[in-house]
Amino acid sequence: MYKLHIDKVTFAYGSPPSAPVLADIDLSIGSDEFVAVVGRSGSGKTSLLSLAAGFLKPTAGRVHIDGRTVEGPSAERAVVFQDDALFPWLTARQNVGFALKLRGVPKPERDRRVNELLAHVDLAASGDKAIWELSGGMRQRVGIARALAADPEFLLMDEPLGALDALTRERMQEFLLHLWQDSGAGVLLITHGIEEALFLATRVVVLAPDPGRVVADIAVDFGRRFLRGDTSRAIKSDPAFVATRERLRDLIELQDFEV
Ligand SMILES: Nc1ncnc2c1ncn2[C@@H]1O[C@H](COP(=O)(O)OP(=O)(O)OP(=O)(O)O)[C@@H](O)[C@H]1O
Repeated sequence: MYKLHIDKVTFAYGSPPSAPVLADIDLSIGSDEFVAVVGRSGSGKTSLLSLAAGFLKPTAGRVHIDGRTVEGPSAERAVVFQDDALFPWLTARQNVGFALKLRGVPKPERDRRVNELLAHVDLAASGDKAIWELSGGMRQRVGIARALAADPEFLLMDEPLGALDALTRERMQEFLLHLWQDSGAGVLLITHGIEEALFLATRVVVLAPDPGRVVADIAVDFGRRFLRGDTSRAIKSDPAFVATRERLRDLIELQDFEV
């Protein structure tokens, strides 16, 4: 099991650095965990994910995986954004295989791996469709399959379901849980959806703003219950789920009075 550790990290944009947007963040994510980060707009969620991805460097502290310092982006940490920039002129299959092609993976092996990945995201029958022929949920699954092509240890996702309608979003949440279980990758998910965080994650982390800091780190098991066979409707109406959701909402809304 790998551990991605955001180790006492403070981060400020600019040079010279302006006021920190994240202060003394200590957060570790195991490769068997699904960690969701919630918090008000501007609390530093995307900055946190960018530090884990290696797009940004800490102003103080260190990001490391099992002691190895993260120096930049790497295939072991795949990133999925809300508006994943797929190549619109390529098919789903070509988008998923693009990075493998760049890496010089021979065509027969590439085809085998791409077919596997398309099946993994329930797109086996749509691989030859152009991106513009796919629905929003299907496109997002192409983006996720492309991220999985590198066999990452960690999947870092920033609002991956944010642009989807409510019903598709619910179906994609269930899909993400199966994907997490099957891929064996640790997940760091940034979301504005409190209910989504609670349903999917094994831990929900709440950030407070100015500067961004962790104010709660709550272990939950609703997603695991779904994977064991409970329906998402039953889970989301369970009094324990509703009570935790309200507690999280309070934690986020109470921050309004602090600033
Ligand atoms: N490239 C940048 N340069 C300077 N400041 C930035 C930059 N990106 C973000 N910030 C600032 O850093 C703070 C945290 O932003 P960040 O996007 O990480 O928050 P967030 O919680 O993801 O917000 P949202 O929920 O609105 O996406 C904000 O005050 C923002 O204005």
